[in-house]
Parts: sequence; structure tokens; C-alpha cells
Amino acid sequence: MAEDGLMLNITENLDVPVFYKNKSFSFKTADKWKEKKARKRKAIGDDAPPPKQKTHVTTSPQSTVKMPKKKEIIKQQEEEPSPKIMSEILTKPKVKVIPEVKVAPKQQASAHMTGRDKREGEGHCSVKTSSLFKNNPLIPDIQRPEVNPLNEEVFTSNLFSELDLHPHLLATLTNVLKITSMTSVQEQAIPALLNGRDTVIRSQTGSGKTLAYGIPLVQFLQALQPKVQRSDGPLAVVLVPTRELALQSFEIIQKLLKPFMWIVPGILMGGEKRKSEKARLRKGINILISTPGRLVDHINNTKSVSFKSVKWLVLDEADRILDLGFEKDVSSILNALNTSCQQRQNVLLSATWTEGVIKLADVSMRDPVTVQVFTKSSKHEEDTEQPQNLLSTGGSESFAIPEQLKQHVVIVPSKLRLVTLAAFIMEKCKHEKNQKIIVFASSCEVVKFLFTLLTNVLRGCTDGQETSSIGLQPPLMDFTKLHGSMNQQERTEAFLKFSQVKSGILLCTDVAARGLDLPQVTWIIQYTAPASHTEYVHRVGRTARIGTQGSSLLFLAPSEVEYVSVLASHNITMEEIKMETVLASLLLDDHYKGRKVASHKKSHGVTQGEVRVRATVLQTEFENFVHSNEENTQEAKLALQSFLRAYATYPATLKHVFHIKKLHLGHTAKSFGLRDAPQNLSIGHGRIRDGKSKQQQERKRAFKAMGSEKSVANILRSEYSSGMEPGLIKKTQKKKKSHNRPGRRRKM
Ligand SMILES: Nc1ncnc2c1ncn2[C@@H]1O[C@H](COP(=O)(O)OP(=O)(O)OP(=O)(O)O)[C@@H](O)[C@H]1O
Repeated sequence: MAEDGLMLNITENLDVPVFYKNKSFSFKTADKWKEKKARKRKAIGDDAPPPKQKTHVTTSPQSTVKMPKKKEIIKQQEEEPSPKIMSEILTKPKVKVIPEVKVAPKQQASAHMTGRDKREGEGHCSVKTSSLFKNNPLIPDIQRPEVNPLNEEVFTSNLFSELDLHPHLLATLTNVLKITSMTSVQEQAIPALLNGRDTVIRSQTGSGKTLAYGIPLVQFLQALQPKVQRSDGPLAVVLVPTRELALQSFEIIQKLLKPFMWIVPGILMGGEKRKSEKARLRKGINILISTPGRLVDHINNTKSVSFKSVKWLVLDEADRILDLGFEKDVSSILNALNTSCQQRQNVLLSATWTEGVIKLADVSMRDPVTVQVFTKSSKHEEDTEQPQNLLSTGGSESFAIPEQLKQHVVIVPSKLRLVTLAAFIMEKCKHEKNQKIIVFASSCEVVKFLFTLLTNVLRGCTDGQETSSIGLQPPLMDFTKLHGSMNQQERTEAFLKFSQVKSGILLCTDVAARGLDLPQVTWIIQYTAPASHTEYVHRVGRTARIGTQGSSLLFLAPSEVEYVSVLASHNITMEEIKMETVLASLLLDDHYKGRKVASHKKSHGVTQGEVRVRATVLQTEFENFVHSNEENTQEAKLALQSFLRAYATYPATLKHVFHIKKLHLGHTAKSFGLRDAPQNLSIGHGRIRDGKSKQQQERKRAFKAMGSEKSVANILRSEYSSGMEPGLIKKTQKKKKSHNRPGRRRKM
């Protein structure tokens, strides 16, 4: 071996088989084998790999190389699989000899290598990735119960010009917004609101709800006599759950107000300077758009808001406002409003319909008109029942998802998650035109990690600055990140940038899940499953908006497959895309080609072996990058830690599907480019030790301590709150003082 220069200096991590001189070798040392077995023993739950099958490969104590018997090589060649059964083979190797794979060192990978890596790479095969395709759990068949999805017709043939609107407002719709016909929800909601009725609007994502209240609101305000003045202060209050949504709603209202310059819109949101907001409030804002936390902050602290002139209250994305635990803030705002102004028109909007929303409608609305766009019978119904009756109308807990949205699921063992995600992104963004993808991950740290990793490792993008021989070219893969740890300016820039690009990838947390109207998004990838079906609907609702086409892909581990049935119970259905179909797209990219492919594989065209090689090369590049310096390794560990922390906070109703105990730590670590499970993972109040004893008890204790509903609420809320709530600030400071450690609130 040594004289052939074929990596005798392989590190302990390597067990990728290499094909050399027609022989297949596995470089697993006896020690490494023992270590792997020990690690496997630590695996817990369903996602743990199946017991290792005995191989006929023998290990010589003197040598680090195991030589398969010649017979076995022949047997494998005979059993070369057809592409059809690749999935089975990828997850459950039938052949006892590992497939022949020869992996070449990659220039790009070496760019991220440590000195040691580089030495090992020089002239040798430098792949250090333990086999991605071995010891993975079986991918079960997906049970897809029959569902009867609710559909809503988006457009009507009715024109805005048929409404009794101010001609300048009509002209703005036609010339500025370039819209002429109403959507179904607008057709029903606008007349009700123009008639002065309180209105509850439930309609699918991307169906034009903002204009459904925006148009009648502007029509109402421009007609007021005497004419509205800045000094009147707020005449309308619009509450939205997130800063980005506040910004977006503000921009739409601003457009509608173009011909009516005397009406001043304004925005309050966390992350801005309180002092400058106070000054703007004092100057006078007629349409006040705000997140609840920030408005309460001004009510209580700056005392610069007066509600005495308020004529309209809009609760947009009411379900999200409640999900985030803003009930208390909303109650404070309602109390403040009720004290100052009795007569006002109220509007409540939601894409999903929950008991909480119905209760909120109950306390904030007076004899409301309920607008629901029904579709089972392809019939639009305007129903004037009290909202309490809505649960019995068939709309409860079942959500209309745009008909043109194609939903998919891919089942991926933990070890293969990262390469599968990367392969999918590359397939879309490098080989197809104008693809705009949103990837939802579970925490800020995961988003940061993926952003650093993917921008550095995937070819064709260099942090948005790709050049070519012909000059400056738009990058093939332009990544943007959006999460709650970014400051407001960064968040706004990211949001605006992704709104404007023709193709690119937005890596984000659920901060981008609600209400954001990002044009021409083609794919939604849920890299981590959402914590509720409601969240699922909102995430996928970022595509297929207003009648356009769109697709979504949900990543699930084999142990999480039951989630498909959970979603089906809410009338959400999806097609499966096989993982190997996604990975096969790597064949389009020769950068990930193995140096030599065994000749017998070629005869089979698209082979399992070549896909595996390329996936392994890609994973190796990820691992090399992650291990190229301490900073990268720390970022990966932090991301893994926060992923586990978020995983432990799935609600009790979903624990049977997503339970931390079902995760295999080593495999999960691999999906963060880590070659091994970190030894000491500090998670929440406890630590996960990857040591040999007491591991399970410690894990149990750690997650028990952090799995309470309260902590989930705090984690979620922190993303959306003003960040200035006195109670929370005090609490955090108190904790800091007494424990001398950072506050517990974590952003997503
Ligand atoms: N009548 C219309 N004709 C064409 N486009 C429209 C019409 N009304 C609204 N739109 C556009 O549709 C897109 C989606 O609108 P909007 O964001 O209000 O949807 P939504 O129902 O509030 O979605 P979500 O529930 O996700 O918040 C926007 O780009 C908006 O400009």
C-alpha cells in the first residue's frame, strides 16, 4: 500500500472504501471499528442505525487495510442494483462488500484544509468522511391517508372599478399596483368594510388580505371631514406580529396613500431607537403600524401615544400574534383603546383559524361579518354568523393551501441531511433558471452555520461576489440569511435584497414564515419540520402566492415519518421525492466527481456508486471546511447544540414524532459537518455527555429541564418582541446579576 501512495496516512475517521487495483479496501482500523461500535451503542431510539451486519471482511491486527475476498467482489458486481431499488440499497446494504469507490482529493476542499489535512491530501486520496451510506436507519414507506384538501379560488372577475372608490385610489391600484380585478377575499371583505362593519377575514396565504383591509381603510380616511391632520394622531392602528411584516404593510399602505399626502402612515417596531419613534409619534402618525410589544412599550413608557381619535383597529396575522404569546400585549392595547375610543371599526385577519383566534374575535369585534372563502364546493360563501360558529363550518383546523402549490416530502437519514440539502439547492440554482428558494431552519445558530458553510463550500458562489472572465456576473448561488439575532438594519437589508433578486437562497428561521410577501419564490424547503401544522401552512405560504406556481419540500428523518399523517389529519397532503433522486442531481456537477470510477459502474450509466462518491466528496468538503479552523468547528458545534435544543421543544402533541431521544447524536453531528459527536454538549440547563456511562440519564435530565412549554413560548416570542418589555428586561437583568451569565432568552 505505502508504495502506491494510497493513503496509509488515513486518520482514524476514515472508513470510506477505496477501489484500488480492482480490490476494495476499507480503512477501518480495529480500534476505529471498536470506537464506532461503542458510538453505535450510544445511539438511542428509532433513528439509531440498525445493528451492523456482519461482513466477510477480516481485519488484520498488523494492517489497517481489510481485503475483501475476490469472490465477494464478483458477487457485488453481479448484484449491481438497478436505479429503481437504489433507495433500499442506499439505506440497507444487501451486499457485504462495500461498493468500490475511489475518491479523489479535491482542490477546493484542500483550500479549507488544516495543515495536517493538506499533508494528508498531497498526492493521496484525502477523503476522511466516514461512510455516509452505512448504518443508516431504514427509510419506511410513507402512509398517506386520503385527504380532501380545501381549495380556494384566488381570483374573481369582479373589478375594483365596480366598487365605489375614490378615483385617485382606483388610479393608484391600476397604475401603481397594477391590479384591476379583485381576489375572492377582497371581493367579500372590501364591501363589508366599506359598509362600516367589523369583519373577520380568514383566507389562505398570499390571497391579498393586506389590500382587503388597506383599500377600505384608505377610502375611509381620505373621505373624513374635516380633512385628516397629522395632529389628529392615530386614526387607525394596525397590529402585526413581526418587524418585517410591519415594514411590508407600511410600504403597501404608503403606496395606497400616494394621492392622499395629508394622511401620514408610520411604523413602530422593535430594533429601532425608542427616542426617535417617540419623536415621530409626537409629530403625528395617522395610520400606526406596529408590533404589539413595541406599541405596549410606548403606551406604558413613553406615554406618547394617544388613542382618542382611533377609528380603525386591524389585527393582522392574528393567529401568529397569539402563538407568540402576545395575548397580554393585545389585551393591554385593547384596554387602552377601549378607554380612549368606544366607536371604532375592527378587522381581524388570519390565514389559519384556531380557537385562540376565535376567542380574540369574540373580545375585539362587534357583530362581525365573517369572510371565509370556501371551496370544497367551489362556492364562495359569505357568512354572517358569529365567529364562534366557525369551528363547526368545516374550516376549523383545516387549512386551505393554494391549489397550485406542489407539496413534497423527502425522508433523509440524519447523516445525509446536509448533502441532500446542498444537492437540492445546487440542482435548482446551478442548473435551473430563476429559482428563488427559502430554507427554514430551527434556530439562528443553524441559519448562521448553514450560511457560512454553504457560501464557502458550494461552488459558484462566493458570498454574493462571483466574478467571471467576462466580468461581473450574478452569482449562481446567492445566499442571504434572515434571523432574529441580526440587528434591525441587517434584517431590513436582507429582506429587501431577497425581495429584489431574481434567483437566490434565503436561509431563515420562522421569522420569515408569516405574512412576508417575497415575490417569485419557487421553492420552500423546511429543513427542520415546523412545530405545528399552522406553521407549516404559513411557511409554505411564502410561495404559490396570488395564483402563481410554487413548490415545497419538507425534510423528515426516518423516525419522523409519522408527521406526514399528522399533516394529513389537517388535510395537508404531499408527494414523496426520493432522497436518491435528489442526490442523483450531483451527477450534473463534475466538481464532485470521484477521480476514477470503476469501469463496471460505467456500464450501468447512472450508478448508485457514482452518486455515493459524489455525495461523499461533497460531505468531505463540508467536513474539511468545518474542521479547517477552530472558529468553524465552534460554529458547527453551536449550531448542533441549538438544533438539539430546539428539537427538545417540540410541543407535547408532537413528541411522539419528534423526540430528542430518537436522534442519533453522531449522525446528527455529521449533518453539521462534524466528524464526530462532540464530547461535551451543553444544552440548556444540562449537558449531553457523549461518554460511555450515564449518558442517557444525563440527556433525560437535561431535556426535562428545558422542555417546558414556558421555555418554548420564550424562545418563540423573543424573535418578535420589541425587546424592550420592562418585565422581561428586569427579569433578564436580575438573572444576569445573580448568576453572572447571559439571559436565557434565545432568538430564533
Ligand atoms: N387583486 C389583486 N390582484 C393581483 N395581485 C394582488 C391583488 N391583491 C393583492 N395582490 C398581490 O398579492 C400578493 C399577496 O398579497 P398579501 O401579502 O396581502 O397576501 P396575504 O393574504 O396577506 O398573505 P399571507 O397570509 O401570507 O400574509 C401581494 O404581492 C399583493 O400585491
